[in-house]
Amino acid sequence: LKPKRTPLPPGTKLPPGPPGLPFLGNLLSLPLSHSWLHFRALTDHYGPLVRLTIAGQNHLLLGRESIANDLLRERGTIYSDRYLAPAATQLLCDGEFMLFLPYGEKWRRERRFMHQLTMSSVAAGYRPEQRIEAVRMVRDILRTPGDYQAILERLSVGLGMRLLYGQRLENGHDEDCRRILGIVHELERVGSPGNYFVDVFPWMMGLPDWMAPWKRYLKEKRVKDEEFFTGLVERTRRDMQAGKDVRSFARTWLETREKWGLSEREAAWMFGSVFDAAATSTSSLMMSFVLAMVRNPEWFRRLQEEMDGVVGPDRLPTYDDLPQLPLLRACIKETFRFYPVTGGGFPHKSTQDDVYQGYFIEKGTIVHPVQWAIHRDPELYPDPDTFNPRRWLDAKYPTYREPLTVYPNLQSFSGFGHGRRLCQGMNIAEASASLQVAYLAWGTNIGRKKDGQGREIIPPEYDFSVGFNVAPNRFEFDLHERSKDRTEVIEREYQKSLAEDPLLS
Ligand code: HEM
Repeated sequence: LKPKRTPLPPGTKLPPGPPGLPFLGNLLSLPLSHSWLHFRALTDHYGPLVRLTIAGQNHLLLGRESIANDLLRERGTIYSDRYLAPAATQLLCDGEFMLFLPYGEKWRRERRFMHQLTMSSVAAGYRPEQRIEAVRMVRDILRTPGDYQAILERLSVGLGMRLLYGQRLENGHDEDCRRILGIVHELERVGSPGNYFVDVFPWMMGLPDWMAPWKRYLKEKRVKDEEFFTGLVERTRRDMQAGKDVRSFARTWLETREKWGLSEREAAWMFGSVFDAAATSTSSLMMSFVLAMVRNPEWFRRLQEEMDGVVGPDRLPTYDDLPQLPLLRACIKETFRFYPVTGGGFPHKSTQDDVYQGYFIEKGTIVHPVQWAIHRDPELYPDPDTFNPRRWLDAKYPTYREPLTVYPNLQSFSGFGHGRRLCQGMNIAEASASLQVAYLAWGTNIGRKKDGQGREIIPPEYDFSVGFNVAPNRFEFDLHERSKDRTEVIEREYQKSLAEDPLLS
């Protein structure tokens, strides 16, 4: 427990940070949820590099994008490891969860396999699947707007099922959907700091199971999760054996497995981890988009004007329209900035002593690119607490880039992380979100609900779920069709998509 006292190299100092207690360090000052709000207050106060110690473990908060890129990207050889919190990574996932894999050979093998299926040139090939799921979303949300959370979850999970396993998801309430969402939420709960003492006091891993019921629970849960992940790959295998001609990531692996050096179990966990990473993240972004539009209705109106000018009333927007829709892309990017899905950033761990800007960063430090702070850096984002898509479209802002047929886009945006562990689903997520927002703007009116006295209900700015990937808690809003004709176009496109869906033929 005693903080290690590595002597500082000459001419260096430790990054600044709040004083801590003996042994516990800053542990007691950490909030149990939404720690990034507290972290931003610290980076505002101490500057963009803040050092914390938690029960002897060094942590470094990064509050500026350029610093996150300097360390996590430019010095990626020494800042790409992960912190192995015992409860989540070892007990619940047995060291198999891809996002938690140490920076080493196994991670490289899995990353290489995933790269051939997610790099931008290949990701563009998933548009038919993205279209099928997005048409269904807009059709369903018009019919039952009150069910918007399950519809958006089904959309994210459904796309994951399709791409990863070649399986169709019927609806957001069905068993596969609830099962993967349950796995995601439980991993979030177990992995959140403060929920398991063993994460702070790793010696507790040595306790026998009979003295530690939490160990038994986590191991049993892992066995069930693993059965689910293995069963999904098994379904793909059975479909192949039955002669179904449906592409999927799992099928690619089954057909070329000798090239990748991954065992059956490793592959099942790799797909399960990616499913987990994809299952809620895009739907979180979409829920945040709706929230941002309800709170800032003038931007939704402008977005619809842009859409109507480019697409008109007679057809749904397509991917080919996106270069002509810079405001649409700006609204998505501003939503992602304002409401980062991973507010605290996904931590990396350093594997060597380092010196940066005169500060000593000890080997084994857990480095947090705090997205909430990075996305509210006033130098890069003037007036950072205002939702303002114009910052991506007007040359007077530092984030403006030309040409507007290409920018703004989400390529390597800090919301997807940094360096060698950058999100591999970035291209897929960007394409999904763009089409989904385009369909919503084209086919629906989103606005504020009125209460019994006719007053508009404005949802709170930040009432979000707990965990490391977060989404707005359920909020009130109004969603209805833009016109009967547009709804008919959507219904027609939906029927067409059913006829074209390879999973239904
Ligand atoms: C809006 C949607 C998404 C967001 C906000 C998001 C965010 C992130 C973040 C912050 C990381 C950690 C990066 C780092 O450590 O520096 C990550 C990693 C990852 N994401 Fe995503 N993600 C999204 C969608 C997806 C999708 C759709 C997939 C799969 C198709 C995916 C697959 C992955 C994988 C495989 C990693 C692991 C990288 C590694 O540890 O090497 N993500 N994502």
